[in-house]
Amino acid sequence: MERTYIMVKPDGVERGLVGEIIKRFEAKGYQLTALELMHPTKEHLEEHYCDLKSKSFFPGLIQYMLSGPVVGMVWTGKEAVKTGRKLLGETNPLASLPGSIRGDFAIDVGRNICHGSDTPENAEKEIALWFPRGIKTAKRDKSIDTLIYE
Ligand SMILES: Nc1ncnc2c1ncn2[C@@H]1O[C@H](COP(=O)(O)OP(=O)(O)OP(=O)(O)O)[C@@H](O)[C@H]1O
Repeated sequence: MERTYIMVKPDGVERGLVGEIIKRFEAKGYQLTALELMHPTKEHLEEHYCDLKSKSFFPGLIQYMLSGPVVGMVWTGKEAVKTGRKLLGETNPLASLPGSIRGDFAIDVGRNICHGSDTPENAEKEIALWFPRGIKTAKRDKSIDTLIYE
């Protein structure tokens, strides 16, 4: 099954939206595979956002991401990457439809409360970056899968 890396950014954590974001992924049917409250370093964030190094907003992005703890999560399920981004909404919250997380809870692109991997390949890279010790896959009751998947 596909995995995606979803992160609640410092504004989302500070605003008490962690539970709301978890609730939406759980209600959709995705499985929570890892979760941790973290205080990433500047270097770690620069690695996560290395593709954006040349952007004018990069220093501000790093500063914002350093302003408080983040909650990193791995969610697993069919098309978790693409559908995860739909649950989050557009990068610019004002372009996000109500019903999406950013559409319901955010306004500015620089305070968009959450991150989601954009491809399955990048998801695996991000999971390795944020959970470098790996993820324990405990045995779980699979019977619920028959209620979510055909
Ligand atoms: N024009 C901008 N001004 C300020 N911050 C921006 C701007 N564009 C993007 N960002 C910030 O950089 C993050 C990464 O931008 P990117 O273009 O990779 O979008 P994304 O993949 O939708 O976002 P994310 O990786 O956070 O899920 C955005 O989520 C946002 O916080």
